[in-house]
Amino acid sequence: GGDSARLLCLPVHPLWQSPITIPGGSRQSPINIQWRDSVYDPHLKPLEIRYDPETCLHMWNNGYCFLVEFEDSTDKSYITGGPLENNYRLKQFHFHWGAINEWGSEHTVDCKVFPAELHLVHWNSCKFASFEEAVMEANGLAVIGVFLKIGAHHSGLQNLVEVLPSIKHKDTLVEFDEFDPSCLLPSCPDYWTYSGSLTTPPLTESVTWIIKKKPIEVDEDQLEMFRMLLFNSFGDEEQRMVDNFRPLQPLMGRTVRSSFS
Ligand SMILES: CCCCNCc1ccc(S(N)(=O)=O)cc1
Ligand SMILES: [Zn+2]
Repeated sequence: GGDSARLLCLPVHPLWQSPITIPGGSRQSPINIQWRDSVYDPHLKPLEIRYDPETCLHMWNNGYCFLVEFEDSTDKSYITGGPLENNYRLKQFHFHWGAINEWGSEHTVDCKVFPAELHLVHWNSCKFASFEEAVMEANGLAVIGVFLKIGAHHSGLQNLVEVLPSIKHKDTLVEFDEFDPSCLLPSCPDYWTYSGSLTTPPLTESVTWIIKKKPIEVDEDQLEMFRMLLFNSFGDEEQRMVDNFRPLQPLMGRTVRSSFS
């Protein structure tokens, strides 16, 4: 954590000066998913994903990653089914990635690290009035995680990649519409699910994680475009936006369920 790094005189990225696990944190994310320890749950339903491209608002650089945000005043874009008891409305999606293709994802599978990971963030619109409220509550959020691997060019992702130069610096924003994030999901329905947390502050333990078994493929040039983004504001010293992932957190006795046997 931050303390050990400081002892070793290693730089601690500003984001990690907060405690690595929040006091009493028993369900922190990300985790390593040990395939053989996951438990097939035949009662898990298929995940239902309904996204309306018209709800897409804008893309912006928040100084930690880039995110695409959605209009979430009605239930136009939502998920339900799977491990979920209610409808969860799409709020935003973003990625985590590394400086090189050898690392970058937050979750790992049998300790395998992927070059990047997509997070589609949804909030429980049956129980809470807003995303900000749901962030603080157990069962408030559902995040779909999708691994990215280097391979074929991804034509849907290219629509995002083309716009990245216009949000190079922290706190820059660009209009972005008519994008259907379903194009970023693998066709295979299989997933793992477990109870966890946000992987950035406030690190609240409010997330039902749904991690897709199959990765999507993107090409080297597309991932390299993520790495041209900057953590810093315009005019400040250039710091490439890379390695924006949290270290693995202890499982603390949690069971990871699989939707497939
Ligand atoms: C109250 C404002 C919170 C903004 N940030 C939320 C947030 C943080 C991390 C993740 S993640 N990386 O666990 O999917 C999603 C959403
Ligand atoms: Zn994330």
